[in-house]
Amino acid sequence: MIRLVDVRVDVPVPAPTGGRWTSKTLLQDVTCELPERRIAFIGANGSGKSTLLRLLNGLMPVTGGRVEVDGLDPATNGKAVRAHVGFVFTDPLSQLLMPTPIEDVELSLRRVVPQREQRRARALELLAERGLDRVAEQSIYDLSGGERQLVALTAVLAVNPGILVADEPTTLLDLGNRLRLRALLDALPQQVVVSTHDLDLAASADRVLVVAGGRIVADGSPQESIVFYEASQR
Ligand SMILES: Nc1ncnc2c1ncn2[C@@H]1O[C@H](COP(=O)(O)OP(=O)(O)OP(=O)(O)O)[C@@H](O)[C@H]1O
Repeated sequence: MIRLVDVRVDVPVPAPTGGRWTSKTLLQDVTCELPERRIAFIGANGSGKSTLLRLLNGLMPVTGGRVEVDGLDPATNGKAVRAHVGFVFTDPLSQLLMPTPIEDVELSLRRVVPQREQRRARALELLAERGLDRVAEQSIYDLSGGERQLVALTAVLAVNPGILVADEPTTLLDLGNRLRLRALLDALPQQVVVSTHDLDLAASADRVLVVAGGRIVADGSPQESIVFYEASQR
């Protein structure tokens, strides 16, 4: 289970007057236990959603409080946490390291499929499951944003992580792919945590938390939290 206890995150930023550094609080008083299978964080731009997700695989250290992910502490056991938590970034280019989709999925599979030809066949199979086999050997840079987002997701899911964390996974997707992604996430056996501006995606979660100004300001069923969030934005 994911557990956050009294989490605070401060980062150093240049002082507005210049010369000295000061600190900016990105998250504060964040306490929650997340046993549900489908969790969504929603909130305005800059509210702290991505920062919160980045805590879950140790990409963002806490300044105060504690994070626990299925019994692992990202602060002291970052490597094990990153092996357990598959993380999909908002910008797929920040995580697609190889020139083509097939090579990227193969890279991801290196840990679990040692034999090269089997790895290539498995990578192609996984891409085909997402309708991406026709672009498997195309340059990553010649893919559409949505195709890249799906390739990144395929590479992360290839190793069957214990938890999937996805930061705005539908931003670049068209309606058809958004619907397919929702169905895909829904069918996954593992826990899925997303941050999203896509309220339809949030509505399909078991629990939705609203983030504002670095705090959790609402936490409940999708309907309750979305109504709260919409009212707060008027
Ligand atoms: N390393 C950092 N140094 C300084 N400020 C940061 C850093 N990381 C994030 N921030 C700031 O923290 C705030 C929260 O950022 P975060 O990316 O978590 O927001 P978000 O809710 O995911 O926003 P969006 O919906 O726009 O993606 C923003 O004001 C951002 O500029």
